[in-house]
Amino acid sequence: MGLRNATTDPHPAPAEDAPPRLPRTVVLVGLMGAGKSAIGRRLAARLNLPFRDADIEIEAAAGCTIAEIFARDGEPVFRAVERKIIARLLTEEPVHILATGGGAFMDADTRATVHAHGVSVWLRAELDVLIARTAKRTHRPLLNQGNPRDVLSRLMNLRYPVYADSDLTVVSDERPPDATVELVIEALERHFGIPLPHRAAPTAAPATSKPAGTP
Ligand SMILES: Nc1ncnc2c1ncn2[C@@H]1O[C@H](COP(=O)(O)OP(=O)(O)OP(=O)(O)O)[C@@H](O)[C@H]1O
Ligand SMILES: O=C(O)C1=C[C@@H](O)[C@@H](O)[C@H](O)C1
Ligand SMILES: [Mg+2]
Repeated sequence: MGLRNATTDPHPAPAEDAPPRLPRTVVLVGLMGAGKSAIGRRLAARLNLPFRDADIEIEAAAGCTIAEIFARDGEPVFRAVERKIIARLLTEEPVHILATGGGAFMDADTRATVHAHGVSVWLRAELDVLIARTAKRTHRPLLNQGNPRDVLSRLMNLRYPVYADSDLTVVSDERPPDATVELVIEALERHFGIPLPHRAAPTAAPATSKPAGTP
């Protein structure tokens, strides 16, 4: 019989044959509309890892929306909750993909936690891209406090020098989200010097050729 004795097998699989694994949680950083949530969700699916969105975790913990926290308790309370939640995710949860809120990385404590436990990826986007992407929804309290172009432009000046402290920077532009995900995977592989096992990118849906007038 071809049964092998584990103790005498001359060709045991060496531990280093195990596929390389992402060593740290990927922390996506960037302004509102940069694509932290959209790219993060897709990246997690490609790398077969859990996805967490700090904004969603905050809303779940508070039992209300971020807009309600800002209106009822003010931004400093929101920032304190955000700091706690991100620290918990980074220190207590296994390696995952984490989308942060746009202001999270501006907090010095959060930045230190991210540097200690994660690998930060700044999704860098131009002003016009951010404006186009954030125009459709009104759930972001900071963008309801004046002209969104002025607010985003002011936040860019304030935040981009700090976001630049991220481990990696990936441009988030007009290309389709899956193409940006590809750039993030390549940047992570270069950073860690390992190939990351990942699923194939979803292929575009085949064009349907229905006769005119068919619903
Ligand atoms: N190439 C792209 N990359 C990323 N997002 C895109 C792209 N094209 C369109 N989008 C869309 O832009 C919108 C804003 O993205 P998203 O909500 O992921 O931003 P965010 O960085 O998480 O913002 P916030 O800080 O407010 O949470 C989404 O509807 C997303 O689907
Ligand atoms: O840029 C910001 O400061 C914010 C971005 C969102 O993700 C939310 O975290 C909140 O609306 C604040
Ligand atoms: Mg988001």
